[in-house]
Amino acid sequence: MSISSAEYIHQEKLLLEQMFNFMPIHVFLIDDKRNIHFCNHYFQRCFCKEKKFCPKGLMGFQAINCTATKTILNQITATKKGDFCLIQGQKYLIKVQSLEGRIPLNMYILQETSQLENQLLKNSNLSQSSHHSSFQYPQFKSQSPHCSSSPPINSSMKTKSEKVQSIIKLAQRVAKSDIKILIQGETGVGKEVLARLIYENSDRNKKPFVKVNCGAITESLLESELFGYENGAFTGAKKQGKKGLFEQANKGTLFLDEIGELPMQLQVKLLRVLQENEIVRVGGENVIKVDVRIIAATNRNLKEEVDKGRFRMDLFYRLNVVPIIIPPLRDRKEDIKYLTSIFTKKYNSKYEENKQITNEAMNMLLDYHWPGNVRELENFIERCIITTQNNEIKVQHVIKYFNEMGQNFNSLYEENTLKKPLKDSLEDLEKTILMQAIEKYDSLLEMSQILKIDPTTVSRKLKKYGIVY
Ligand SMILES: Nc1ncnc2c1ncn2[C@@H]1O[C@H](COP(=O)(O)OP(=O)(O)OP(=O)(O)O)[C@@H](O)[C@H]1O
Repeated sequence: MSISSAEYIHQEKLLLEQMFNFMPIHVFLIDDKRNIHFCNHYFQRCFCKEKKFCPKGLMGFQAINCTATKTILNQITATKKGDFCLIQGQKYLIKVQSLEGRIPLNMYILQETSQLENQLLKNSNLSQSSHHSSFQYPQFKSQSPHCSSSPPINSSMKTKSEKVQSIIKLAQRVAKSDIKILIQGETGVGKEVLARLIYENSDRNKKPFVKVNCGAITESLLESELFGYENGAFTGAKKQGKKGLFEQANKGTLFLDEIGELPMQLQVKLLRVLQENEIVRVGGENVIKVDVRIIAATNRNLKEEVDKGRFRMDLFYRLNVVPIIIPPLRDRKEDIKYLTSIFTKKYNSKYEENKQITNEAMNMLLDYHWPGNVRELENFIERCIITTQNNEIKVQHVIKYFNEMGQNFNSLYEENTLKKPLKDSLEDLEKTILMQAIEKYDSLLEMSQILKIDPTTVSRKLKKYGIVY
């Protein structure tokens, strides 16, 4: 008995539906107006609050081209409410034949999301989230309202920045699971502070937190540090052998700092540990089981390192299940102000002083680009508290510091000079010269004599540029 082509399509459709419904991954199809045309059972169970958003069947479509484009999704996006969701999987652009003709649909297949979500749902009351910039999931439905209720710990990471507050929320939320986290950001932004915050909020917080800087020691030393060695593995090795950091961190957390510096050979070894949860000591044969939560950090762009062939892609994806990027201090001006006040209090109390920063000096700090980020700001404040002679941290002190740091003010402006009116650039230059002169000369009179301008003009210009002498 022959079957009609319509029936054939119908059967094919049913088969596909069953297949998708059987799989423990999220599959859904949306058009460019964000209408959902199909979602499998797994997706419905996890995300659909209202049935009307979730058509069950493939609705008479016949896929005619399933391979057009494939995009790998691997990102965390914040919702407006500060919630987070991880997108990890693939997006396919497919063309389907419907009664109205061919229409393009995006098919999402998200595997890792479910892993993250399940772990998150176990531990937090994540109830709502959104995803990719171009796509909004239906409402998240929490399957596990029995959340752990211990209040999140945030003893160390101070911030007024909404971005960083969202990062902290995310960190607290993922802390309870063993999901791997890769923290990226410039030096001194607080990657280690965040790693410790995750550890403190985790169930492993009674066990060790072990940190290793993968860029600080030679490859062979790092290998034996990480994996340990057996009796007599190399000249100079301890007789009785030595436990490596993986073993020392057993049941706890291992923080792999500067992971971007990890030599290729060790990348292979690390990948194996992450896959098998076991290590073999250098010079040894016994396989040792380890139970370690990994948090990695880097101030390089690790994806770029992957693209350049310097970092293994498989390891990158293993480590980067939850990517977190901490923004540099210059991009969170509110933190420059807030952290300045925190560090001022801290060091006033430490050195029994009572010093304050003037508004003009504060404005200069807000304009500075802080290459060393929070670490640099903290060091700067500590030094000012110790070295300034009266109770005010003034413009001169800031300028002195900038000059010592080799901060040529011109370089602050260079980048923008060609993008703005000449008059503005000349004013910038004039301001720069006046700032340097303030630092160099002891009085307004001396400045005016050297610069060959009237003292009242010097004073007026200083006021104009917000540099109060
Ligand atoms: N939000 C913050 N609140 C308070 N202190 C902070 C904050 N961020 C960073 N710090 C302080 O700044 C210093 C640098 O922080 P941390 O070591 O975490 O930076 P990092 O990004 O890991 O740097 P690196 O890449 O150089 O290792 C530390 O002394 C830390 O206490």
